[in-house]
Amino acid sequence: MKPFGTPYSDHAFRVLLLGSGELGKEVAIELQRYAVEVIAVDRYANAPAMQVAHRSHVIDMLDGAALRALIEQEKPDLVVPEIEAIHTPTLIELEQAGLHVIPTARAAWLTMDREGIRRLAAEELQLPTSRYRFCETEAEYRDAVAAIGLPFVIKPVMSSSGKGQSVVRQPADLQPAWDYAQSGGRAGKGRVIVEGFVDFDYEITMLTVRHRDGVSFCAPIGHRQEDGDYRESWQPQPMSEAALVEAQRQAAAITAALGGWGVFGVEFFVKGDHVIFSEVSPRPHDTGLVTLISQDLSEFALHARAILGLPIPTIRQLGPSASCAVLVEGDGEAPRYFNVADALVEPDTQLRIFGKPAVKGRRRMAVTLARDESIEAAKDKSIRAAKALRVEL
Ligand SMILES: Nc1ncnc2c1ncn2[C@@H]1O[C@H](COP(=O)(O)OP(=O)(O)OP(=O)(O)O)[C@@H](O)[C@H]1O
Ligand SMILES: NCC(=O)N[C@@H]1O[C@H](COP(=O)([O-])[O-])[C@@H](O)[C@H]1O
Ligand SMILES: [Mg+2]
Repeated sequence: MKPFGTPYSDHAFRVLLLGSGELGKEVAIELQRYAVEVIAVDRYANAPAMQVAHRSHVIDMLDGAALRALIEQEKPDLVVPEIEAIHTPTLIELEQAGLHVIPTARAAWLTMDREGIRRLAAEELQLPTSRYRFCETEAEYRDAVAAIGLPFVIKPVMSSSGKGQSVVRQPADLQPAWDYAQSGGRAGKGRVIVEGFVDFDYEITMLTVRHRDGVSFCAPIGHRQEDGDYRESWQPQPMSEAALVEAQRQAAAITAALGGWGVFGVEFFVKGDHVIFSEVSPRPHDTGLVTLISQDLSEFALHARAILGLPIPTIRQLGPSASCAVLVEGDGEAPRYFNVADALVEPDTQLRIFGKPAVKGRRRMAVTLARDESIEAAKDKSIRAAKALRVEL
């Protein structure tokens, strides 16, 4: 690895962040601590990570030519994808010419599309998953529904945070779910996955770090999702020893198949001792925001260390902790945040306001964090903090 340098100089160590949301903002801050020059990129101006980066660019990251031109102009030492919706075939071509993509260009390519990662997990690695079918047309969708049965979940192959996703429980929901999947994805109309609905006791994210000295796991993170988007997460999620060992086995297998260094968020459904693989992000995970208060090294600090080739001798969990997403609904720009003091009156409470410039529909704008004697107490405290906050559009 080349030595660290000085930002804005010829020998700066340069990282290009593809995606500049709340997760990228925390990664950028961690990289800044090593004087890494951070170049933040997204589809809109003033995105959260851009506000803490050395410079930024607004491009359509799904446009291969625009992406290539930017990478050739900036000549980064590392390219760090922060979202799925990137023209990953361009990253694969550039990687062959010597570009270093985190964790690898192939991992970014396989996980940008639910089909790539699902086929790798279920068909190559034989990990247990929900039943699934991919379809392109409405006729194929009807066939898939007949094969999978009710209830099922439909998702655009390229989407995240539940965008375009529906749970279908009755025949009347079939058509609206298809229409929403066609309009709600991050890359427009097209292919969807139909997944059998998994009946689970709880679901977790297993943060898995691949770094120069091996593989480390964080304590399991439990979470509650609504409309496919996370509302609260907590750590550690109590699990049976058998389920924990099995989740770690599957997380090690899928992340080894993807390769490279960095944090991965491996999502599982758990029923009894039974562990079912759901999906994986080859980067920090939204439910892992809780690690900003629950660990000595957050998932963002861990990502920075791993991708820079630095050691991770230990990860300390600091006790029962929780995070609560602050969602804002409406239509407007430059929101204002009231009652921040009220959100922070209780001990062991923290807040991150992301600084997103606008809301159209529903958007995650902040997160509250809390630590307490028990998971329940931490959860309640983070929810109280989120409720205290008032956001005006
Ligand atoms: N097959 C399924 N059975 C039951 N619940 C499901 C299924 N698929 C998804 N869900 C629920 O919806 C949530 C979001 O699904 P998923 O993680 O696939 O969406 P996503 O858009 O990729 O979300 P993110 O990007 O936030 O991880 C899951 O965490 C789970 O609560
Ligand atoms: N589940 C994935 C996830 O949470 N991704 C995070 O949300 C941002 C997009 O937010 P936006 O839709 O508000 O622009 C992404 O940039 C990333 O930080
Ligand atoms: Mg998910």
